[in-house]
Amino acid sequence: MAAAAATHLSVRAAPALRLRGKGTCRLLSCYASSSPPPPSSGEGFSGKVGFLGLGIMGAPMASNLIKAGCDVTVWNRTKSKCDPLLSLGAKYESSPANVALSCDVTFAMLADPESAVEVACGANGAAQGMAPGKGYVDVSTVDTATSKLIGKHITSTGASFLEAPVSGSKKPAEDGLLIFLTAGDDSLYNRVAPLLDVMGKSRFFLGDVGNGAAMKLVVNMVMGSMMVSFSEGVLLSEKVGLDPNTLVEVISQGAISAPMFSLKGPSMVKAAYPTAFPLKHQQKDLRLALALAESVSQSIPTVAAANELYKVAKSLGLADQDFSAVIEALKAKEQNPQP
Ligand SMILES: NC(=O)C1=CN([C@@H]2O[C@H](COP(=O)(O)OP(=O)(O)OC[C@H]3O[C@@H](n4cnc5c(N)ncnc54)[C@H](OP(=O)(O)O)[C@@H]3O)[C@@H](O)[C@H]2O)C=CC1
Ligand SMILES: O=CC(=O)O
Repeated sequence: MAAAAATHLSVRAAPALRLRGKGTCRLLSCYASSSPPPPSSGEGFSGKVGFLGLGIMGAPMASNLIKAGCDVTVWNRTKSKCDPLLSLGAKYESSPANVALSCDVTFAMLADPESAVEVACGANGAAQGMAPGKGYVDVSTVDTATSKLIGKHITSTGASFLEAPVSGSKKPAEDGLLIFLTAGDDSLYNRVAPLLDVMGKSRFFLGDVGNGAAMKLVVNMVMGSMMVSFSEGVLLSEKVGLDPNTLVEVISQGAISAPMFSLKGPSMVKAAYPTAFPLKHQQKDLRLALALAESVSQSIPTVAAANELYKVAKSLGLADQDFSAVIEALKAKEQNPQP
């Protein structure tokens, strides 16, 4: 039996008080837990912070670091997405390697395993700018093998590596209320803790590289299946003549209440899917969770069935819509039942 991963949890019990400092990030925070020890007043991160990948999640995360007074340098494949961050005071470098070269710690928030590897390990990738004393924190959702591969490239330069995928979507990213699922170098974890606390409400340290990625995939496979089950309920309620808005209200008051249902239910009833978590990323996470389960011969048939629906939704052109658009795959199945 595999040994249980080391777990340290720190929860931000009260909103962090963020102070602007010149060239440094000064943070005063309150914590509910003493493990790891909370930063004391005035203690924080001093150094330059890089941020690679300014999509739905990366942009607000980097923005919160800048607003907290951090000295942030950004890069994104599509350069125009850097502009709002530059307006807030960020610096720009023309490649991931140059960001890593000019910063003490570099964060990466990329779409999938392929892009995470390319940005970290490819030509002009972050690894080329890494050196002893620097740190790389990958907050993208990837599989364990990818995270280990990136970690190997980074640490071969003498730098430190932490995987730190996040739970929480666009709004929690904007509000600095993400949940970090970290693993890897514990001294880098402690070093960047004040930065994680700017962007998130809690952080878990889960031991060796791979455990953070695995935890994130398990959480997201539950989420993806829940969304399919909820979609089926919405459609069935309509079909038997119930008001699906009432269903959303009933669910919100009971034991299966979830912020996700209350947040997305009303727009799903109107067939509107404003993107917070792109459907293509949810399907990627189910695909990676299925591979994780396969690696330990674990059967996850509900997730396998949910994954098929997300694939149908992608084939309907819904990849960039919110993942709640998976309900459209069920509607399409009803219109074109398979023999
Ligand atoms: N949205 C959400 O609710 C959440 C998402 N996540 C995870 O966070 C990660 C990012 O998600 P999100 O911000 O929503 O995704 P987006 O699709 O909005 O952003 C993806 C980012 O990856 C970049 N990128 C994609 N391919 C490449 C490539 N080949 N080379 C370089 N850069 C590339 C994009 O650059 P460009 O702008 O040029 O396209 C963009 O910066 C994903 O792993 C996702 O699963 C985790 C928690 C919540
Ligand atoms: O990965 C998505 C999320 O909402 O968390």
